[in-house]
Amino acid sequence: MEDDNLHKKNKRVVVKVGTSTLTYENGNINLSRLEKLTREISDLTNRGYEIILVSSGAIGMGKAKLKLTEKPKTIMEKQAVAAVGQCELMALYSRLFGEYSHTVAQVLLTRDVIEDKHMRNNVSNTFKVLLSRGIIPIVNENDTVSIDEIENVCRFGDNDKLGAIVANVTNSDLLIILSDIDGLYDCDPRKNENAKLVEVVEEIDEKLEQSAGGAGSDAGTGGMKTKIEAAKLTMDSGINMIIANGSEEKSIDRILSGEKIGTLFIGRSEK
Ligand SMILES: Nc1ncnc2c1ncn2[C@@H]1O[C@H](COP(=O)(O)OP(=O)(O)O)[C@@H](O)[C@H]1O
Ligand SMILES: N[C@@H](CCC(=O)OP(=O)(O)O)C(=O)O
Repeated sequence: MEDDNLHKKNKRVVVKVGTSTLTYENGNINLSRLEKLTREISDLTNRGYEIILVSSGAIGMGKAKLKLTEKPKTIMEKQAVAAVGQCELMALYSRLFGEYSHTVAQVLLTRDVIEDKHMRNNVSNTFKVLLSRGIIPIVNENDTVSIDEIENVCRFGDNDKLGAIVANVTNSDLLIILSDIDGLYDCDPRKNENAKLVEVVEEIDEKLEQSAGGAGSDAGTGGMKTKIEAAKLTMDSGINMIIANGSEEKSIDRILSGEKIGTLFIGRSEK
């Protein structure tokens, strides 16, 4: 059952923010949302929370920088555009967090970090030092080197699962996925106007998996499907996960204050 005191245990929190939250529908960067997000995370850090930001947006930023009218289609093009956009993304984060006197660090990961003991250890140590120094780690997938993943089973770009992996490696208490929608619905609300918000998920069954569709916009990658994959990982690791709307005011703050918004996936108790 949902625990009313759940929020009180949350100290180390991973926040994943998707491209659809960081950009306008026309592909341009949503500066006011980025400003609000960085201010909110800065303030939570000042209050003693340890926040790790998993941010998508490299391709989106690269697309804007290179003035492309369409999202790149081939893997090679996506990688090159992401390489351009990642610099832009970090420059912007560094400037915005800098306004509140916070230092950021860029952490680029591939998903195999949890499979190799040494890599996992290195990653975990880096996060430990960054967090102990009050630095805000900003994580994205290393889109240039993750070719194996692209060619094998994993699709290119799925930061939802990466968010869950980061939560696992850093032994975080909570993963918050900010999206362009209020949470998980019992069917895709873009296709069915009677769709109902699911408030709490304790078990992921076949019916729930089938209700999760793909991305809702050109900007997004993966849609609810990859968020459910992420939830499976966090639940198995005993970590709670919440999907909430990134366009709502102060979503993270409200969640950490105990307000019930979005969809909560409860981590199994045997951590
Ligand atoms: N069952 C569902 N509940 C909610 N959203 C769904 C569902 N199935 C598919 N979606 C789609 O998933 C989208 C969010 O994922 P995505 O487009 O990848 O955004 P992000 O960039 O935030 O990861 C929603 O806009 C919605 O259209
Ligand atoms: N590494 C890619 C991530 C792509 C991705 O997962 O996008 P999203 O569905 O917006 O979280 C990028 O930064 O563009």
